[in-house]
Amino acid sequence: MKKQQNAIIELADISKIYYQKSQLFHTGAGDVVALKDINLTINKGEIFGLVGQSGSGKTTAGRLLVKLENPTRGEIYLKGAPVSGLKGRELKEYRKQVQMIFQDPYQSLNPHLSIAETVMEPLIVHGAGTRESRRQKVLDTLETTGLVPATDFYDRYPHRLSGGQRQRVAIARAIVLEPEFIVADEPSSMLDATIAIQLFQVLLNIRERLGMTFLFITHNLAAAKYLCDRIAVIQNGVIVETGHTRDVIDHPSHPYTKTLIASQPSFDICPIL
Ligand SMILES: Nc1ncnc2c1ncn2[C@@H]1O[C@H](COP(=O)(O)OP(=O)(O)OP(=O)(O)O)[C@@H](O)[C@H]1O
Repeated sequence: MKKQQNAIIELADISKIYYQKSQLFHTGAGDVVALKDINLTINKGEIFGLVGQSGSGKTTAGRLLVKLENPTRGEIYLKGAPVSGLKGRELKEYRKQVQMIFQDPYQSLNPHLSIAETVMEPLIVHGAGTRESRRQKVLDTLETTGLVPATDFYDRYPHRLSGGQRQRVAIARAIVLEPEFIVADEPSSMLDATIAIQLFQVLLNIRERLGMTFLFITHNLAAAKYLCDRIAVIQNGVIVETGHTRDVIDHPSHPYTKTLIASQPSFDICPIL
């Protein structure tokens, strides 16, 4: 496969099968093909949307990208380098470069860690900075995510924050190491529309200021329309359509994309619901 110059992440012929392990003799019954022959290239500075209904394989793609799981077939490349065989220090470096923001900010934050501890933890794990510089880095990162004044949030615990504020903390934790690439898995699905738009502004601001690249996973085409430069539409683990967001939404070519658009009745009335 020819590597594209501007590519940060490439998925080449990626398949993921969840095998049904409980059978004595493996018959294939019950196996789930979560992703089938996925090919995607995400370029530097892009916000790329992966859009599909529940169970279509979106989260599986995200989990493969951050190496929470391995593909059954195919290869993932970070800036042209294959990631399947990474171990030890190289794997640690990959984990520094590729971060994930999860759907549920109530579950993704450890309730026993303060906001400062939550955001500082990746810096400590990766041995970045000194004690004093880490404190300043955490404060700066909280500010970048709009948690201002940052000193007001520094020593608080997650239970004293709203859902939107928690998700900002999760974003701060994901960006504090200045990764190349972030997987944002339905980060706004637990938030109401106004808060979701504020969160999208934070992501756009991070892209603008820090040049980071995002995979934005969503079932919501309107959210993708607001945020994404390009999207891929996924159905039952297969990508059925890819293109610039406006082109795909205004001129969908695949019946599934048309169904997705039709199934969101408020699509034209409210840009985000
Ligand atoms: N650990 C697992 N073991 C077996 N099957 C799994 C596992 N994880 C996911 N699946 C299956 O793989 C398919 C894709 O799931 P995935 O979570 O990636 O979809 P999704 O598009 O993210 O859905 P949602 O929007 O509901 O999170 C589904 O059929 C799901 O049941």
